[in-house]
Amino acid sequence: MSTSMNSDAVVLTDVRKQYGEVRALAGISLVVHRSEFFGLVGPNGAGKTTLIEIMEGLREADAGTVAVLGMAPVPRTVPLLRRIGVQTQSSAFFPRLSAREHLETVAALYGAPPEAVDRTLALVGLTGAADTRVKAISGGQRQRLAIASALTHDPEVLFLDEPTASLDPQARRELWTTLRGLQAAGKTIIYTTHHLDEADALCDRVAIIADGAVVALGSPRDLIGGSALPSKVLLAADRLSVADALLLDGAEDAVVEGDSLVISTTSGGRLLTAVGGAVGLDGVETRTVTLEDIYLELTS
Ligand SMILES: Nc1ncnc2c1ncn2[C@@H]1O[C@H](COP(=O)(O)OP(=O)(O)OP(=O)(O)O)[C@@H](O)[C@H]1O
Repeated sequence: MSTSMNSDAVVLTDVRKQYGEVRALAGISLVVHRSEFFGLVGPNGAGKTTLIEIMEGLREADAGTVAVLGMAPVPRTVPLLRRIGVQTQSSAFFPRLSAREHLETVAALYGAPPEAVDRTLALVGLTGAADTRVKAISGGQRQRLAIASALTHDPEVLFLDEPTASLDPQARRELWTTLRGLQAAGKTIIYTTHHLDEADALCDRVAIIADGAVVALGSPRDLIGGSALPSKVLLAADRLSVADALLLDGAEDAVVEGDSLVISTTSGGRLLTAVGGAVGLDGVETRTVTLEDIYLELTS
């Protein structure tokens, strides 16, 4: 057992979990490095929450080994609990208290010093709402308070299960800034999301989970770069017929979607040259492969 500063944040080896007949995790092995922003993505029921709860020590794996900061999360021990932060659900709030009073209570439960409260409010961008009652704060502020509740004891590893679920786009982007700030402060962040654009924007590495197994693992850039999926060239449908598009050098498929002709290719340069030669490039758009395309290919 090691608690050295250099140990990885999380090491999972062949982790399995079964709920009765349901096989939730079919043997997951992965390593999360220190200070890494690590995303778990996958369809509903893929096993993400089960996996994160096993790392948190809330559930026990049936088989395999789990090490968080070099320690086993089960049985739960104070030395490890002091070093990890687990996002609470907003139902765990004290609604009649102000955001600051709520955090003061949480900090006291953790034995964190009083000055941790203002530091944490600032870290998650809640200083301005500190005196607002919990029941009156916005959805975005509520999520930030949930994250703040996991942070008063200044943990090294932070577990967040869908922290941006049910937020509007503006609040979601604001929370991204908060999460980036936490990573800049040196935290290791392990989180789940259904937003692939978000995983792409925030994560150093992403594990795509399907049916309880890791089906892809890497940085968004590497996953996208290593994909053989086609990119797309779009132009107004009245400028070129599907039949003529299919004759272009590099064209692999062509369909009309709405008022656009969408041509698929794995040779974007050749196709663009051919489109330019046929109808000119004015108004032509390109859509490169996204993490969401890869996700859908692997999980559908
Ligand atoms: N306590 C439980 N008892 C029985 N089955 C469970 C339990 N928790 C989860 N499951 C089942 O285990 C599988 C994995 O569920 P889990 O919640 O880990 O997936 P998930 O990827 O987090 O899904 P979602 O994206 O919907 O949150 C599912 O089939 C789910 O129904």
